[in-house]
Amino acid sequence: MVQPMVIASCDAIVHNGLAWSGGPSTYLSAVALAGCLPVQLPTITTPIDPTALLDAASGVLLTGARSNVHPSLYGAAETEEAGPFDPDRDRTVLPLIRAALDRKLPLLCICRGLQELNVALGGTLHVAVHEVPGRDDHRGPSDSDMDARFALRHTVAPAPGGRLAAILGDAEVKVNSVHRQAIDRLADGLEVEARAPDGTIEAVSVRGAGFALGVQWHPEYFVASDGPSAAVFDAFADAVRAHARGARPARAA
Ligand SMILES: N[C@@H](CCC(=O)NCCCC(=O)O)C(=O)O
Repeated sequence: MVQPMVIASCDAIVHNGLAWSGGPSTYLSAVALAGCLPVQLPTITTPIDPTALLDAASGVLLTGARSNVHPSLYGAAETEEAGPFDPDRDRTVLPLIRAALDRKLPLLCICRGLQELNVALGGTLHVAVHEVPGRDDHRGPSDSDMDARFALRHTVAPAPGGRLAAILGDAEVKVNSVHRQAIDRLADGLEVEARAPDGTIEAVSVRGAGFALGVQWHPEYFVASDGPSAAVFDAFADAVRAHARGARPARAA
């Protein structure tokens, strides 16, 4: 079978004084390792219509990023603390999420991606989850050693009988943690699939959809060496292959 295509989101990046579109290749490699063809949808200022790519693709991956979803998109005021922002990515990705769900394309949303999914469906975010009483610090060490930054640091507990538990089992798994924001009000239409020990929402799925999963951690980083990380990408790739074969799940109301 020809490798099915997975659309991956991009960040707007400034490099050598020029505007670039791109993202870490760890996400692309994880898609490739799972047997699919990653293709990036650029984040640029000029409006683009992704329909041709959506028609050809069998899945969508929303990558993580250091930037944050702009607070105006979930009804909050812009503050310096809420940044940095990537308005071109917001403008590209939020409609992409809705289009992917309308088309029943398998959707995997990682870190910023999970936050984008929540905002796209009407939810809100904590700007700094470590400042919320009772919550832990979910930021990774500001280390130039990326293995240290992305080290597995805390557990998450899959919701019993849920869609993530169907992939990982009911037992707690250890995950990495490289975020300062988190879901505050869960969007209607999302189900909580896992929480951290401090109650922070760590995984969600779209109610009634086929494969539409968001995780607040980074399974792409240790996909070659960590069983639960590989299991998330394998489950996504299985859904992508099923979509490519024409086995489309019906979306319940
Ligand atoms: N910026 C948001 C989203 C978190 C996220 O996607 N982190 C990936 C960053 C990778 C890195 O820092 O190297 C937040 O902080 O909540």
